[in-house]
Amino acid sequence: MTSTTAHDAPPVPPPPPAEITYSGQYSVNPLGQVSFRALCAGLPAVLRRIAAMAWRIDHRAVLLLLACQLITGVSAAVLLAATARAMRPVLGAGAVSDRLHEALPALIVVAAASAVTRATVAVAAYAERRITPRLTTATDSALVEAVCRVEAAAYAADGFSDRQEAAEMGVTRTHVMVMDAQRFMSALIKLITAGGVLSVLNPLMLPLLLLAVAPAGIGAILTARVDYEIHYANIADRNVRGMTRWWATAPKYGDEVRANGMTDYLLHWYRALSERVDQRSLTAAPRTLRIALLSSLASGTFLAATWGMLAWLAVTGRITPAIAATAVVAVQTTLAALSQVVINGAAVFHTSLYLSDMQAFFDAAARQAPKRGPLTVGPPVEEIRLDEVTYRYPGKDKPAVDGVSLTLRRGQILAIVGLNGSGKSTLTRLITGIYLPDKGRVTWNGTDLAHTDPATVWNCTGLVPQIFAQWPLRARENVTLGQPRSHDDREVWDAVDAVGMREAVEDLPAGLDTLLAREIFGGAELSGGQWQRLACSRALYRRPPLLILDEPTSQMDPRGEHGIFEKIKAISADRITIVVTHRLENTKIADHIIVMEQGRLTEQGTYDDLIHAGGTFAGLLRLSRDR
Ligand SMILES: Nc1ncnc2c1ncn2[C@@H]1O[C@H](COP(=O)(O)OP(=O)(O)OP(=O)(O)O)[C@@H](O)[C@H]1O
Repeated sequence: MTSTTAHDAPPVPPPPPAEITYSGQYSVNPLGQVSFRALCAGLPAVLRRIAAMAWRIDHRAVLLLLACQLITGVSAAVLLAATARAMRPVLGAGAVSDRLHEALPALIVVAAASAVTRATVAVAAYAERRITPRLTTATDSALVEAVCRVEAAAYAADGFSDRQEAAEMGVTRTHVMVMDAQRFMSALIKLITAGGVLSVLNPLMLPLLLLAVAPAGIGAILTARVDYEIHYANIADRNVRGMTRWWATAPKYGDEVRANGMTDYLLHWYRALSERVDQRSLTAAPRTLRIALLSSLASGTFLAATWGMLAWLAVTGRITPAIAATAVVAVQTTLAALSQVVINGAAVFHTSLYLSDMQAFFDAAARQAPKRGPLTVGPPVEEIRLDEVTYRYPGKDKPAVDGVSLTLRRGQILAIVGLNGSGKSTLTRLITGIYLPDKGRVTWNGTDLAHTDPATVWNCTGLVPQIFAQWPLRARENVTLGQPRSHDDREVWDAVDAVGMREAVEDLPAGLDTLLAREIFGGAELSGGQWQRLACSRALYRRPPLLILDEPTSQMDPRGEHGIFEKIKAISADRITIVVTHRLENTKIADHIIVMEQGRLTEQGTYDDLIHAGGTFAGLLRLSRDR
């Protein structure tokens, strides 16, 4: 056999990934409009916010941290005062033993103050460790909850997942936030005490020292600004890269990726996105180098002036050698404290940028949380009515559902049919109150869903969506998730039997206890149709007053499909049932069929009515038989 020339041709290189920018109303970098002074002035507010967050987690640990700050300040002052007292005899005249004897009490105080400082640092670290893990967990859980609780319509809004990605960075910063804030505060207190002592020794010294450290502070904050700018520009690419990584590596999509030759393309895309992210960081490197060099130059110049002045004061006899020696210690202490203030102040500032994104996301999520009103609905659901219901997705020109009116009664089976994109799934989301209509109203037993607590609505629904989740849980939880009822497995087996899965579940290594996640050690995997049966059993197990099945049998063998529809019919008397399907033969079980076209309800009636009406339904049925 000879190979064809097509196989010898060099492979076509994959196209470059699309340039995606963080867009929409949130595309404005919040730093763009804020002045440097305003940013520094915002530091106390950030510290207050961090303190308030920590306070909610652990009062005692926060009080302990505050006590440590206070002790740090006092011991720094005591240390310097005792050093000054010890220097006088040490550097004075007389016998060495006499001088040492005279200096001893002050030296003991110096040693004690140093020991207290060390112990305080250890205790402060302990207090910080009591707060940080719980603070991170609390913030992380709050973020997950905020995303879970928003109105489903918010997901379709511009930039939602990008803003979520930005907020994740705020959660990540909570790992270091308390430590940075605590170090900043204790350095500040040390600075004030050491600076105070230095000013007493010579009033000119402190301003000079401040000038020596200020450029480093400005440099650190400018660098943090550049870092944030790069982070901001990279948000969308990082988001897409994360998704690409998941799609490329998830075993579930492995067959599709391999057999369709997607591996090279996905790897190329992943690498290209990473390189784009790196490129942005690289272009910032010269800017950060310039900032670092200029700030070091300025700092060095002022520092040289400080030491020069100290030497001049000592040499010209304007200060005694003892004072000069104390001044050296004070300068060193002040300098170290100032550097810490600058480094940790910049870190707190840096954190504040990400915290603002996180807070903005929380605020937006709170605004988008359901506030529908106090009304409730409950079983039995006798009637669901839709009056001129219209819904348009954000950013779309045309409504997905357009002026639909419909009445459903208990005991009825409704089938919804129509071409792809005609609005069938959107209609089911409106009926279940997942979305609220832009116009018109949906009522359950006469109660408008726009004013009803959605949890009470969803207690009455069971939904098998077109794309259902394959939960990496045990078989039992895959049936009972959302409705833990009893510890008795009888009802679970009833639901499993209803979809013809008993044999398959019994064949699993641990029956209902089998973990259905191939990726996890000890897990088993089901076939596509078996997963779909399990999704149906999950909805049936809920015994819901409203049962919605969106293409419930698309992956099932004919026996499975037949069994499910028999079951749906057998249990229909007690509930309202809605079936969305493209297999028109299946609509025979329905009492009423509606046909959707471009969001509108264009035909309705029984199966017999519609096949004789000569409309869209009859046309589609003819096509499905014409093979
Ligand atoms: N989350 C969404 N965000 C934006 N537009 C959406 C969203 N979901 C659906 N749409 C749009 O709404 C229209 C109706 O979609 P819908 O999923 O309701 O159709 P369908 O009749 O269920 O289609 P299919 O038969 O393919 O399942 C389509 O134009 C689709 O592009």
